[in-house]
Amino acid sequence: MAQLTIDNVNRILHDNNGQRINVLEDINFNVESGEFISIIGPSGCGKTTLLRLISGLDTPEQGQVTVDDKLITEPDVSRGYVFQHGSLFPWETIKENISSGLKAVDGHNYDKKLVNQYIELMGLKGFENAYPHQVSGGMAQRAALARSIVLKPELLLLDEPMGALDAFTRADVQDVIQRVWQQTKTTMILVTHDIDEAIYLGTRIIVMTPRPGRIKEIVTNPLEFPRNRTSDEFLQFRREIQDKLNFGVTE
Ligand SMILES: Nc1ncnc2c1ncn2[C@@H]1O[C@H](COP(=O)(O)OP(=O)(O)OP(=O)(O)O)[C@@H](O)[C@H]1O
Repeated sequence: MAQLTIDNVNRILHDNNGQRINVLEDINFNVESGEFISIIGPSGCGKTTLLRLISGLDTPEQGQVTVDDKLITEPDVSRGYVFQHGSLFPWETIKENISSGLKAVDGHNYDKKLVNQYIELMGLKGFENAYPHQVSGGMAQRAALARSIVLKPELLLLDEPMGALDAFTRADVQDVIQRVWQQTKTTMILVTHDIDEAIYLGTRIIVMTPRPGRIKEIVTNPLEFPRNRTSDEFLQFRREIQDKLNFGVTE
């Protein structure tokens, strides 16, 4: 992928009473190949809707979403999607889950070496034959990530994949995602509520505001890799992002 372009996008939905909701208004940004974009904003500001538009699961009323000038109209294997609850198939083992997409695309001659490579990289060795209910939440999310990444997507969309994890497991999965991003150079877009997570992973951070869902600001992350969550620079940048989100300010 050379460039993803979100051009003047508006998305209107209706609530149960038929009231119109401007879920997204005037959304404009570009993503270059190899970037890691974090999208952060309060609940209901349209983050998931935006990710769905980029994946092709949804289409905007106005504006367009393109990859290398090609209009996105439906989901495509070149754009992976990892959900908050990884949605592994409960009836398949971890290895079968990771292989499932590859098998669907390449049949029985799928790249088994690649699957083993990711089992190793994701720290799932020894758990290949376990079923999702037999592994921890963090392992299940690492498996869900592996299932998407073995398909070598050009763009990986991460919809709060660490949202349901405890703080320790969350930090562990963040490190795994960062490692995979650095090794594969896959472009990634992460939706999160967690300011530290957005900063730890993102090369740019899109700050959104709700009702209507708009981009308030796109901030380039000044922190070098490897990043230290407790460094003065990190904490200072976090304060900057918190201010943009009016975090801690009650209306
Ligand atoms: N299918 C739908 N029909 C009607 N309204 C919807 C639909 N999907 C989302 N919405 C509304 O659109 C708004 C944005 O939803 P969205 O899930 O994109 O926000 P979000 O920022 O991802 O929220 P959260 O952080 O809580 O997951 C919300 O007000 C939601 O109620």
